[in-house]
Amino acid sequence: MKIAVLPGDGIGPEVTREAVRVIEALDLGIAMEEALVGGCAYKAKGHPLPPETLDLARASDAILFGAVGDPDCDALERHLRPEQAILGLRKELTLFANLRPAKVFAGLESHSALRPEVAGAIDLLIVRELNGDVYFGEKGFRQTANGERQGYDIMSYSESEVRRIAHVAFRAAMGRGKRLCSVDKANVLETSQLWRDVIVEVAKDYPEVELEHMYVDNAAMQLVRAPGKFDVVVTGNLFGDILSDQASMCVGSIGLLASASLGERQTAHGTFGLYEPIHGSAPDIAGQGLANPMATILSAAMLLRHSLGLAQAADRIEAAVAATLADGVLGRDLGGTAGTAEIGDAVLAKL
Ligand SMILES: NC(=O)C1=CN([C@@H]2O[C@H](COP(=O)(O)OP(=O)(O)OC[C@H]3O[C@@H](n4cnc5c(N)ncnc54)[C@H](O)[C@@H]3O)[C@@H](O)[C@H]2O)C=CC1
Ligand SMILES: CC(C)CC(=O)C(=O)O
Ligand SMILES: [Mg+2]
Repeated sequence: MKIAVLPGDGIGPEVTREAVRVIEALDLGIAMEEALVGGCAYKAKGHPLPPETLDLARASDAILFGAVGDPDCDALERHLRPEQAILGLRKELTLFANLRPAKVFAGLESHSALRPEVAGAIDLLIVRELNGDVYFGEKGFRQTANGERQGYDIMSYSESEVRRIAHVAFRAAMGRGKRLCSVDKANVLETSQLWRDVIVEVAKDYPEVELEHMYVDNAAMQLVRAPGKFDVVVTGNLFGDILSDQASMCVGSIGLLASASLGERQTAHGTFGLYEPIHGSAPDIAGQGLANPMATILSAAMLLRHSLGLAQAADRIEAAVAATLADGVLGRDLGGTAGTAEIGDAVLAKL
């Protein structure tokens, strides 16, 4: 069993280090190999996703990813920017299904941005499509007839792209509360109308799942008003990106939300995938030991469960995280004082 470890930029290496320590402590006989990705890869090798990094990812059973993004690189041409590395990995490896679970940890109800009784009910899963939408459409700058500069990004989904993510979401709903909310903007966008039509077609294969459609603006509101009403949410790349950051603050902090990005490729141990916190490289706190590593540690647990078939080890990590939080070991993002390594130490002690 082999994991490609891609720490990336900013707080990426800080949070990834703690997740690697947790995996090592479990002594599972997993080989781990590191490679450069993002801004640091651009600076060292001239490209945010060097071929050797992609080769390592392909040759591994799973990828543990930190974060990419570096303000020094924001003026580079689009294809050389650090963010292209994570977009490239998702696309090149056909990792189209992004699972972002959001659940309030016992004892953290009062740390949510919402009232404790509202937050306490949150237990939802966002299934975000990851290979299509406006992120991957034709884009560029052009001049209008009157000489103005215009930027454009084409939003589109093909029916096969919607169908495959719909099946992932319906299957996830079957394994949970059998309720699925599909989020779109079909009142305005043709891309969303097709999305909705295909979701309705796929629903026929899952008669036990209660399907609801919701416009994304309403969904953003309902996520704050009554987040406990959601079970599984399925949505496109852009809406899922935004709603999952919002969900993180309903739970308490963006430093708590993990994710798995999966495709169809099976290895000898499970489903090949990439695992990362939902947050970015947080340049505002990078290098200060302030980042909360829980999202990355929980991503490592998802990796063990989905890609390596090590469900018991995953359960151990998740229980250790829950116990650490219940003990009140909290980073600054949750109103506490614990630093990145201190949080990692506390999780190790609870394993
Ligand atoms: N998958 C990825 O690699 C992603 C990369 N990015 C990139 O990251 C860079 C920064 O983007 P932002 O919009 O600032 O989003 P961000 O998620 O990096 O940070 C947003 C805010 O949350 C805080 N934060 C994030 N993670 C935290 C953690 N683990 N513990 C405590 N506080 C945390 C940050 O300090 C900041 O105030 C950009 O270059 C962006 O493109 C953004 C999102 C995802
Ligand atoms: C940096 C972006 C490419 C992606 C993002 O914000 C995310 O996947 O959450
Ligand atoms: Mg995001």
